[in-house]
Amino acid sequence: MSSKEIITIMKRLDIPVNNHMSVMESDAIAKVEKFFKDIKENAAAKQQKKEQKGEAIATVQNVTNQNTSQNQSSADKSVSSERQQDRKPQQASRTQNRNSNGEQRRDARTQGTSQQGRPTGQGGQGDRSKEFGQRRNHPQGANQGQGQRAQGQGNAGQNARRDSSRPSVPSKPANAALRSEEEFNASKGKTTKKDKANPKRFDDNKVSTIKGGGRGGKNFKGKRNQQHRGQERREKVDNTPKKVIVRGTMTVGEVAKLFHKDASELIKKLLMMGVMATINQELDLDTIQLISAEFGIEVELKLPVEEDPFEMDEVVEDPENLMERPPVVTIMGHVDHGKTTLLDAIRHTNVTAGEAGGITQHIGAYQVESNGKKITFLDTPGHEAFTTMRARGSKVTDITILVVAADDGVMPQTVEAINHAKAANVPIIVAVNKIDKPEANPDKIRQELTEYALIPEEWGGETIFVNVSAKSRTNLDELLEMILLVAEVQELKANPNTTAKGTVIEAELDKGKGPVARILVQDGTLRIGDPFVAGVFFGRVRAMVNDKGRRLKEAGPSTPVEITGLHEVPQAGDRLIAFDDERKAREIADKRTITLRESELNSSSRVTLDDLYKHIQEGEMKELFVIIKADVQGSAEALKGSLEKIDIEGVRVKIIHTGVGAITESDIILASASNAIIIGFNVRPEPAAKITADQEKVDIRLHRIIYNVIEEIEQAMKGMLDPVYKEQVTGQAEIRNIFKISKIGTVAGCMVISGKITRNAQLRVIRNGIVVYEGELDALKRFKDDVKEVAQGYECGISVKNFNDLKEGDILEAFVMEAVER
Ligand SMILES: Nc1nc2c(ncn2[C@@H]2O[C@H](COP(=O)(O)OP(=O)(O)OP(=O)(O)O)[C@@H](O)[C@H]2O)c(=O)[nH]1
Repeated sequence: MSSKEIITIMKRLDIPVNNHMSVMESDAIAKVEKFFKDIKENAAAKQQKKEQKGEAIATVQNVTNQNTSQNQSSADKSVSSERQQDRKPQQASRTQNRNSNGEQRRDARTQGTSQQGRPTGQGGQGDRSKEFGQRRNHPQGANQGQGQRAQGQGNAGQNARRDSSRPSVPSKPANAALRSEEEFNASKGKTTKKDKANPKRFDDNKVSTIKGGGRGGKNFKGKRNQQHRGQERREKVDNTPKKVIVRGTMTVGEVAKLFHKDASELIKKLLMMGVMATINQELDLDTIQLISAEFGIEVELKLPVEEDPFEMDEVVEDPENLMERPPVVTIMGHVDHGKTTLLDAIRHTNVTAGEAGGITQHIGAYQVESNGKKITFLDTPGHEAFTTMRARGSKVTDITILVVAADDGVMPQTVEAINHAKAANVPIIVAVNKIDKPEANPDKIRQELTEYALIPEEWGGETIFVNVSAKSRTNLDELLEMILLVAEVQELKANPNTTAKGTVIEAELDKGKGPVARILVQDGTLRIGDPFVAGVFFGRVRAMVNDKGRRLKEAGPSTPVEITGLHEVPQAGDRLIAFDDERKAREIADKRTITLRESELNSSSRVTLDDLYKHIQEGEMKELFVIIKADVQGSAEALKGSLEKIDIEGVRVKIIHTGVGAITESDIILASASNAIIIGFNVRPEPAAKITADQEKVDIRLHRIIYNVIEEIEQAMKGMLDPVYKEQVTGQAEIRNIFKISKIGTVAGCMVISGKITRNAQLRVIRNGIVVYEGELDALKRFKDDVKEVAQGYECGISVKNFNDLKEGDILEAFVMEAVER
């Protein structure tokens, strides 16, 4: 029964009750049970009267015998304990499940609930007469239904009275009233035959009683409707489809139709899954898949792939539609050579006409004007943004300015920047900075850069060099002119009269505005209200602000803008595409989410030495890109020379970058963007680089002997790479103190900073990212005791076998060699 009905009864009996959560004391329970009992006795008395009048139908007797035992047990046990109720719904449904005839089950349920509703006395007159009609036909079933309700204490008396005229049955365990059909039939083999003679009626009643036991079940509420619909339901077949095709997001109503279900049924299921939905609410593909699983329906996703602009090759625009667009420029260079100062200087001296006085807004990029033409500068100094974007497959930069300080010279990061630009095929303009300094020597810079194939035009080469001073703002105009010149040569064009395409430069969750994306429109025009997909997320342009803080209604090619209207934060480097049709944008976002998830599941296609041979075999590779980091320039050069000589069946090694020092995050990003592997020669990756390498799945190979590097690469190219053992770093400890102990040697007082150091590990000594020694651990102590291992966060004493040149700040890295399966 519903709690509401119980409450109504309680109120009628003047039992104080507040709501369905109120506790019922035992005397209240007794009162309610008595109430039921009285009603049932009345009903039974009336029925008996009618029976005596000879209204009973002949078949009654057959069924009566069968059900007697069950009734008896209900009578015995239904009064036993309130607590038994807890088990009943479960048992009842189990029993119900065993009924193989679904039609009968539904039918029976209808009857069961109708009978169950009776004691409240709320049923209409028509219902009552119907019930009595049923009872006349199947009196036992009706009683049984009542008996199974725990409150049906009245049954005891009722049934006992009736049973007195029938053969007595031994009492059954407490839940006997809920025994399954099989059990029941087994114990009454004889009656099963009779049952067959009149199977439907018997089943109807029996299951109805079982269902009655499962009161409080889902269908209880609709009992009155079911009562009326009982007859129709008998004919209804289960037409739930086995499989459906889903072509995009749908509303609850649409899904219900597709599933041949009532929307209310779907809403109920969704609620149980924790999704509050109305009939018109749109369900995303994930939810549709989940809910279909609930109904046991298979879903085939058929999303219109052919129209996904993310997947399509760049459309070759009709040249007539193309118009010149501003170049997009990034600035790169070594630390302190003046990148930021140069960006600021350009920004403040060349504000776009008509925008002077605007409030500078950080939107990741800005536009300046020179000779009436616009230039877009990406704000981020250094190459992070540039490479991150490339790693994500977007090309943003048209031209890169390489800043080199005239008082310094070509430095490691200068070289790195050159290699990044070359790998991305972006033209370089060299800005020789700080020429205001007396010690500036711009020619020396030109000279040094010739080694990296950047030969000044004035020396017969192709690279434009401009001497500038960011500080005194000298020659900035000339630099801008040169940018425009290179842009002209590149013929940078776009079609402003199409839906926008762009790239996310930065994105973040703003406390006030929600997700904001700073984007560069690269093609077409983005307008307020445009639906779009950025990365895998759907959005609709709510507001657009430019780098001067001005609100825009539209943004054309090469315009950087900050937009709001996303629901989630995309990633820098994600592509953005606007659509005419919101529904399509949503579909594509959904589809991209699924594809992304799938591609995350299938590991990345990044080249590693382990699968190099496979790539070569599949004809995918003609060159193996390699980045070399070594302890000294000499080794890097030697390695480069040797590796470049390798040529196995037409596949060659191409060194895209060499450098000295630890493997940095920037190396990993370059490797990831260019699908390269990294060789560390006597150097280790920095901790952050290690994490990024794991994320980006960049293969790092660490070696100490040149010959081994060459052999490993050759073997990998031949598909014969067979490293049986792979090194597994177990932990790192930092040396905090050094103790020189006579006879023993140097003992390092260490703190384990990651993992653990074990007694049997091999050790390498790392100083400033460079491996200075590799050998065995000699002793591992905590205070005075030898220990097997020391975990992160603990201090310990370590000595290294045959090596005493330990210094404070050195890192001791413990590793073990583990066999790897290939
Ligand atoms: N004399 C002189 N100093 C300059 C010039 N350009 C930059 N500087 C100075 O050089 C120092 C470094 O300049 P930044 O612009 O911060 O250099 P950066 O390349 O952006 O440095 P990071 O952000 O650390 O990579 C600052 O003290 C600047 O004032 C210049 O043209 N002339």
